[in-house]
Amino acid sequence: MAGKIILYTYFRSSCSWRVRIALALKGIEYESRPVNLIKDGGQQHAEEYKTLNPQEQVPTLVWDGIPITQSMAIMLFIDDIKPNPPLLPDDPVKKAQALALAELINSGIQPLQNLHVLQKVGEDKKTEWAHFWINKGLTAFEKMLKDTAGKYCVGDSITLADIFLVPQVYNAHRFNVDLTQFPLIQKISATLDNHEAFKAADALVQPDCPEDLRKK
Ligand SMILES: N[C@@H](CCC(=O)N[C@@H](CS)C(=O)NCC(=O)O)C(=O)O
Repeated sequence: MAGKIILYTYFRSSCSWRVRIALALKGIEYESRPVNLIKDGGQQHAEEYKTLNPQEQVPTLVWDGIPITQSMAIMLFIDDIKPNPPLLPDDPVKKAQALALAELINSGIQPLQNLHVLQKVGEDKKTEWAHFWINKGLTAFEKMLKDTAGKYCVGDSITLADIFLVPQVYNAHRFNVDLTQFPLIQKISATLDNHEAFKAADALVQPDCPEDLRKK
């Protein structure tokens, strides 16, 4: 696996967080370049960054000068260039289940509570809005876990489903979603929180995490 890797990331961005987990699980070294989504009206809108990511979002991974956007595409790329440990099961049914759970978050929750969507919804309504969509999405996720879960979301190996889950649980806390309704999500995310790769990728230990939020 040749190639220098640069990751454009923001500590609290769930999509960047996913990629950080995948890189940590694979033991891949990378250079982290913070893009502050709030400061200066949002550094994701800077002209220079837009050439890397026309959607003006993080993450972007640059591999040997080639920019790759979309966290799902980035993680599948990482899985291709360093197949071990795999991010998806070999078994076709389990693989489909892991992707279905990941997509539930990727297309069914996160885009609805993304920063620019909340800005459009407005300051007074944004918490109620985000709470509604996260609660609805995680209710479905919990139901699906009843058929798929073992130690992790799908059986006993870490998959993309787990990688998508942990940052989404952080956002659930931010928007006051009551996680006691979701015992499987709570149990699995507590297990994942103790995993070294997940600890290293945590928002609150990133170099760009402000001091007052930093995990001590
Ligand atoms: N589908 C994209 C979504 C990326 C995305 O929504 N990124 C968020 C942070 S998690 C962002 O950059 N938001 C900036 C904004 O809304 O202005 C992916 O998975 O990479």
